Amino acid sequence: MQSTRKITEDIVWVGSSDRRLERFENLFPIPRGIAYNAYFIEDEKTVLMDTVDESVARQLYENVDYLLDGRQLDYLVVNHVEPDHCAGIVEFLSRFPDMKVVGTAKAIQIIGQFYEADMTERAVAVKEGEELSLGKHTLRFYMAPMVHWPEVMMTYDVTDKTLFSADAFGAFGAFSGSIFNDEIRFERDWLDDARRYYANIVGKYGIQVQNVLKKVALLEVEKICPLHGPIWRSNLDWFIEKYQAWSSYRPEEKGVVLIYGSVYGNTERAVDALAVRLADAGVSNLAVYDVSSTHVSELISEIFRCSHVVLASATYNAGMFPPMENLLTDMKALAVKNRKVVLIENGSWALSAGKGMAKELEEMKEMTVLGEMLSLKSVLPRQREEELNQVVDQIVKSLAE
Ligand SMILES: Cc1cc2nc3c(=O)[nH]c(=O)nc-3n(C[C@H](O)[C@H](O)[C@H](O)COP(=O)(O)O)c2cc1C
Repeated sequence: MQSTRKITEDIVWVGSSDRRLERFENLFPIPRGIAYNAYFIEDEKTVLMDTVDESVARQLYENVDYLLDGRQLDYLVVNHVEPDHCAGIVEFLSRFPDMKVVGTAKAIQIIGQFYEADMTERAVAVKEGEELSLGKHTLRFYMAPMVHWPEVMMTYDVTDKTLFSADAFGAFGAFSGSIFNDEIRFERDWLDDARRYYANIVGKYGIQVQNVLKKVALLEVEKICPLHGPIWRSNLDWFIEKYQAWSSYRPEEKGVVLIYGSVYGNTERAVDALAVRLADAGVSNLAVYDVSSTHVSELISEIFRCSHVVLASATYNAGMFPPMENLLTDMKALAVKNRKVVLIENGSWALSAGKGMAKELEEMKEMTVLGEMLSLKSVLPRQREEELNQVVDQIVKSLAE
């Protein structure tokens, strides 16, 4: 059975959702599932924009069969060669012997690495600004290297002013029939997963995303069709502004995320005590997380959101608490920068968690540690509670800047 939705007169969504997969890339928990988007363009020439993951490929084949209605598929445009978008390449090559595969030269090379498919005579390598006429529609290609992978490009349908944006502007989350941003409550239900997707999947490549945003700014874009998550057909500027913030590592909001690593609960209690004092001082955008029970992708996402970060760690075997070390390693790998940080360490005999956290932060760019590190010897005793108020003052002052 077909399961498609029209985007414009000639562009049809032919993707599908997977609600069984536990971890995207075998790494990121996706309790809300994931949508794999692919798009069909009906014209004098027929085109499929990308394919989908193996898990939902059957639905794609039925959708494309339905829309072709006996016609041949002329082009498969591959904007991104990651396997979750490429399960159908070999199948379509064998179904349609005259079909051409359009992508960057790098994409064609990587397809050859993943799949045993004879692409001689069938691969069309395109470069920046090149166009492909389908009849009524003209597709124009824009290179987007490292907007996740090196071979990535975006395709702009000049006729329908639609941008096929590959992994950019994507989000975790399966669809419930509604595929357009104006059919869902994006800010309430999807934004957190869009940020988590961006920060963890593309976050490292802020400069490359900025380069692409500059190109997009010159185009008249009415619709954005990403490879995952909702299709944008209204309020585009709002979402593009989110991408501007995330890709320039500008905090999306003034707020404090407090993350602790604690064995026996004393570091945790110090962080809770700090959080209530911040609330008392009028700071309303607060989020407290246990580094052990929160997936690191959520923490990274929250750090992309907030201007201020409190990191509190018990000392563990002369180092940081292991999940805290993992978080800092991830922050470094994803090129997190431009945040104000408060450090709290704890230990019962030789404290070294703070030194470890500070060293990791030094290796990141534009990270400002506020004030002196708070060093706790097992607990924060009542006579030292005043020190929490000093931390509060520092954060409040810094938030006001
Ligand atoms: C496996 C293990 C290793 C530890 N290693 C150190 C250490 O190297 N130096 C230290 O001062 N404390 C060490 N500690 C003690 C804790 O850091 C200390 O008790 C701390 O106050 C615990 O804070 P919490 O109540 O938030 O868990 C270790 C504790 C455990 C369980």
